[in-house]
Parts: sequence; structure tokens; C-alpha cells
Amino acid sequence: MNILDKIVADKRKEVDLKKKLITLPQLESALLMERTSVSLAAVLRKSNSGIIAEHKRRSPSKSVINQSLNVQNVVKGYAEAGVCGMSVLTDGKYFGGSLDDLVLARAAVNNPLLRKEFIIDEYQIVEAKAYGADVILLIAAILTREEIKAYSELAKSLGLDVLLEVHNEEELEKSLMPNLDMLGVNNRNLKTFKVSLETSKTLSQLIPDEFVKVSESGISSIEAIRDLKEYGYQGFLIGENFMKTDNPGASAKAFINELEN
Ligand SMILES: O=P(O)(O)OC[C@@H](O)[C@@H](O)c1c[nH]c2ccccc12
Repeated sequence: MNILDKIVADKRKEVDLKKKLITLPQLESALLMERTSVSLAAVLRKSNSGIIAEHKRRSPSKSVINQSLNVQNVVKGYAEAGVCGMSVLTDGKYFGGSLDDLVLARAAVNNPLLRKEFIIDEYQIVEAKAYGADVILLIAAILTREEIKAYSELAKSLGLDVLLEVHNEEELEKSLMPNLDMLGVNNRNLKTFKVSLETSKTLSQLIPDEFVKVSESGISSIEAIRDLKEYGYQGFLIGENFMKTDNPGASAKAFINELEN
């Protein structure tokens, strides 16, 4: 079994258990369900830098990135750096994140927050809203076209933006539909962990202009961003490059300053 299949199998069990502990009506009565979401796509369209900074403690490809920081300090630092939005990993088993991280981040900043999760059930979309997310991630590699359609419709009905992630042409062709706000190209193959920015470059011409193009993973230089902008990208999702430092906010700030000068 490849890592992605393992993650999804574990996620299925986790969500089935979770549904019994906190029922859908309970989630739907959460205070944050009433909050008006902020659109990340709208912020990216107006931004020069396009940086979406991620809170990520560890990953299957890197066992320790940063285990010692406080999530609220990290996102406040990112906000001060002037990022467009933040991504918060909520998977526990493989990424060391949690829904607590998301709700704590929500309490600390007003910027758009992406719930970075392996979504395989509508329950997790209501959960994303209930814990303060503005955006959900849908990963084409683990969903059927019918699921992408149903999940994105539910997200839109809750006021959430949808970032659809693809890794190849086949996933992209399967997924294109009007409910999506942003098309993310993951430069990291989630099955092999190989990273190549060429993935973003090759797929860019196949993404219709109505979607905001986001390039994800393995981005660590200003040159890479300048290059990707030439291919029409307006969003850049960066995790490790900031999180591996002692002060991710300061790293993001220095990066954005350099980018804008
Ligand atoms: O740390 P990086 O290489 O900058 O990558 C960030 C982000 O793109 C990556 O964490 C990611 C992209 N898609 C995902 C799907 C699930 C989990 C994680 C991810």
C-alpha cells in the first residue's frame, strides 16, 4: 500500500469514530458556524506576493520540521509578515496537527485559513467550518468526480472557498467544475514524495483562467516564485521553508520583502 492509501484508510476509521463522538447536529450548532468566511481566492487575486504560509510540524517525508513552536505565535508571525492566508495541518497521525491548532489559529488571526486535511467525508467539511476554516482542500487523487462535485457544493453552501489539488493531467481533467475557486498543483507526488516544480509549469496551460492557480510544495526561493508567476500562478503554498526555522513569521517576512523589492 502506498502512503496515500494508508493515510486515507486511517482517515476513514478516524472520521467514523469522530462522527459518533461529536454528531453532525452538534457540529452545526458551533458558534463559528455563524462566522462570515474570508475568501482566500479574492485575497490572492489582489496580492503581489501570493504567499500562503503553512503551519506544519512534521510530515511523512520529513519526520521533524518543527515540534517546538506555538501555533498562535506562528500564525501571528505570518500575519505580520503580510501573507495572504495560512494553511493549518489538522491531520494528527502523519502531520502532528489537530483541530485544536485550527481553532487556536482562528482565535489569533483574521486572515483566511485553509484546513489542510485529507477530506473523504462531508462531515469533515462541516467540521472545517465549525473550527474556523475559510477554505477547504480537496485532493483529486483520493476523490471521484462525483465526490468533488458534492463536497465542493457543500463547501460553497457553507461559504467556504475550495482549493482543488491535482498532481497530473488526468486528475485535472477529472476535476474541473465551476464550484472550485482555486486550482492547486502539488509539486510533491504524494505517493513517492518526489518534488518537481516542473509539475506546476506543465499543468498551468491546462487550467482555465477563471480559477486562481496555486503552486504547492517544495518552494524555497524567490526565483522559483518569479518563474512560476510567468506561468500564471497567483498563489504559492509554502510550509517547510518557513517552518524549519526558529521564527517562521520572521522568515516569511524576509522572504516577502525580498519578493516585493
Ligand atoms: O512544506 P512544503 O514543501 O512547502 O509544502 C507545503 C504544502 O504544499 C504541503 O504540505 C502539502 C500540499 N498538499 C498537501 C496535502 C496534504 C498534506 C500536505 C500537503
